[in-house]
Amino acid sequence: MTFLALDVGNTRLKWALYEAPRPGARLLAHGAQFLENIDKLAEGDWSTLSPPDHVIGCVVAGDAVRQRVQEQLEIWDVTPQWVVSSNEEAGLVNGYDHPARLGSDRWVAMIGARHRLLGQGPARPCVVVMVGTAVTVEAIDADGRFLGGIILPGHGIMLRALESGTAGLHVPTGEVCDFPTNTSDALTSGGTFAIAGAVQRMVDNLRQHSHEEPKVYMTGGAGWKMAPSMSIPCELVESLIFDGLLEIAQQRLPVLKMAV
Ligand SMILES: Nc1ncnc2c1ncn2[C@@H]1O[C@H](COP(=O)(O)OP(=O)(O)OP(=O)(O)O)[C@@H](O)[C@H]1O
Ligand SMILES: CC(C)(CO)[C@@H](O)C(=O)NCCC(=O)O
Ligand SMILES: [K+]
Repeated sequence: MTFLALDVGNTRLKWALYEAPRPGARLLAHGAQFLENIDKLAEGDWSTLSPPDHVIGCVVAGDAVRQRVQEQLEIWDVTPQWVVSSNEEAGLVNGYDHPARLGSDRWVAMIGARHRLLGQGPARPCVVVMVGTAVTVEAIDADGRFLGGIILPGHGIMLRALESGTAGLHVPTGEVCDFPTNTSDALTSGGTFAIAGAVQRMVDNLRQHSHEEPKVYMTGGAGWKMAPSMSIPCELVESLIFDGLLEIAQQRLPVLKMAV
């Protein structure tokens, strides 16, 4: 009973094929493709995969992109399920004003994080940071309620905004340092500290709210670049969205759950 998990972001589509639709299942194959190249998945990366029995994904890139992904999935006899953020799923309660308007990638990553947290020890508040095209920082209380979160530009968007809005900021990528003394380092450190500072603030907010030290998880394509610059302990988990999709799959496919 193989399971294909899809994470369709604003820059790239990430996919992972698992042996079964349940947490901890063996990873059989995985990959990523920039959105401009996804129309070649069926004749490329996916052509040699054994056909998945189930497909569940999250898409934040819009209906046109989702349509293009569905066309690629037509090589198999499978109907994909797309996650829509709801009031409650897989043990997480959604505090958003309009739950369905919460980006499904955020929702799924939080489900992954919550289950990881519970697997690591007693329930406690947690902050989930996703560093992709955009950056999101979410707060979840010890009971598993999503209290709220923030959205800010990712590294790439911050840099492009500065480049297009100024005359003199076209420079190569620099290094992150405490006291930058050239334009490249100043821009790279500025973007990194903007994100690190936002995370720190959310951790402060949640600590104050819950009177307990929050656990911090970080994920997303640029998470590995961000993690070393964090001033607070933070666990980098590349697979948080896939982990969430596996939890959702297990809950949505109860027949399979009984068979395990
Ligand atoms: N090596 C790098 N140097 C500078 N910026 C980078 C680098 N790698 C990634 N980025 C930037 O980080 C951001 C996120 O990267 P990436 O596309 O890998 O994340 P993602 O999680 O796949 O995004 P999404 O899910 O939104 O599609 C992008 O804005 C990208 O420009
Ligand atoms: C914020 C992003 C772009 C992060 O990928 C995505 O989750 C999204 O488009 N969200 C919809 C708006 C919201 O979450 O409030
Ligand atoms: K994403």
